[in-house]
Amino acid sequence: MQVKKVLTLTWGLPDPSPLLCALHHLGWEAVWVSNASDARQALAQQPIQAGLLLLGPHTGSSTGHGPLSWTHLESAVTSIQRLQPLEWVALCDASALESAALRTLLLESFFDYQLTPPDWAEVARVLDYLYRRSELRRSLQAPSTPAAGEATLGMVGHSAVLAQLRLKLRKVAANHAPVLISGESGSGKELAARAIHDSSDRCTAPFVAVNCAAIAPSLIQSELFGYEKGAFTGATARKQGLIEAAHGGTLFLDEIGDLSLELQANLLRFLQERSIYRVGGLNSVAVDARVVAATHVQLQHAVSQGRFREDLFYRLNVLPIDVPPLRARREDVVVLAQHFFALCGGHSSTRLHGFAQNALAAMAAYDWPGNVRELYNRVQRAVVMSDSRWISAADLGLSTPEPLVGIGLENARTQAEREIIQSTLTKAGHNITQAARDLGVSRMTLYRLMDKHGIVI
Ligand SMILES: Nc1ncnc2c1ncn2[C@@H]1O[C@H](COP(=O)(O)OP(=O)(O)OP(=O)(O)O)[C@@H](O)[C@H]1O
Repeated sequence: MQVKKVLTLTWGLPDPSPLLCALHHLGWEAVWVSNASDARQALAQQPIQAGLLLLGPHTGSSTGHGPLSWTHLESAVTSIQRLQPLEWVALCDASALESAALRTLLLESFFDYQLTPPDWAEVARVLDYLYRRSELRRSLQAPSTPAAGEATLGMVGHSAVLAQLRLKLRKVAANHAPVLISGESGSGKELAARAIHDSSDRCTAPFVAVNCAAIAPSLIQSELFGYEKGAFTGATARKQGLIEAAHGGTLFLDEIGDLSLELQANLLRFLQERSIYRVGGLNSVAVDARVVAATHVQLQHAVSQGRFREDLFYRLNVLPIDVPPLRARREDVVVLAQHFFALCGGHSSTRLHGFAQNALAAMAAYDWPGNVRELYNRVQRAVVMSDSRWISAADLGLSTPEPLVGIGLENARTQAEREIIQSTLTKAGHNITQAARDLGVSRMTLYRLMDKHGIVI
């Protein structure tokens, strides 16, 4: 029988050995790690079926690690979960639950939590349940090994263009210089930035993403740099900014071209001096954060128009990365669509079987101006809205490419038949009698045809 292994992440727990021993008695081998890079190694070396977070006493109390520690913990858990889709349970004391940040993390990223001192019979029951689910997942899915997860950097696709991109990201991750990622909206710039962070030696520290275009101009200075108590009306206490929150980790500045010239000067100062001044502050604060910036516009153009500082551009553009648009890697479209189909619950749905031939043809022919995000949104909507077992081009909101060549006459006939039945049913408000009349067939024939094409209403 396979040894049951649980990845055991400890946080603020000086001596986990009694708990690891107890797990051993329950029949679980605890693979103990204390950060994401250890977890990465552990997952690469052996099959592991569940995740367990052991939180030390006082982690959430005022004597504990404080809000920054929760950001680090969240970042570590997210990094590990991106390596392998394990299901997790946490063990913590009741006081830790006073933290809203921890409650949110448990709700979003954990299957369950247990309070300490633990009821070991209950812990065993939950872990065994996670084990069974892990085995089910293993039997259903194409093996997704941590090594494979690392190999793809979380970026789905088989194209040579994407392989080149992964290669560049890995090289860049090994360095500490600023990175400038360019690419169209929705092409995967933030994903690339996360891949750099997750593959770097900063992976256990926070990855802080800031969309410079989404924060009101009046707030962005204090959001980025923080402020001192009394800096302005309403500043009742010192507040740490997002740059400081990324200390030790990576600061991702999306839509960098939208920063005002004044903020560009402040950012340049930070890049040169590795320290910041909080708003209203007189003392500089040293911050070690790697800056990865992204833009969907040609920054050089903005430089030539005087909208972006040339010196800042060169500071950021030390390691340039270009994320290609989806239409430049069409081989990835169907693989990505299948990935999003699974992500949106398509496989666990008893109703849906996959994509119809016309959907595959339409996706291959479409130009994807909104790139991967558009593909994700279209698949997500189709999984919810499709009336039949096979997602059609119409379900994706795409038109079927004309003419239908290369699929054979028989397939073309079948496809046309399925489409006309689907659209007639939709037009008739799924009234079988009305649809049969519109199609000029009996109700029995319509039922038979619906069965043949797997159309359910
Ligand atoms: N290769 C990929 N594999 C899996 N998912 C991807 C891939 N590329 C992009 N995505 C997904 O597509 C969506 C858009 O990607 P992302 O946010 O990284 O794009 P972006 O270029 O930063 O967009 P914007 O310019 O609008 O900020 C995200 O949900 C992301 O996870």
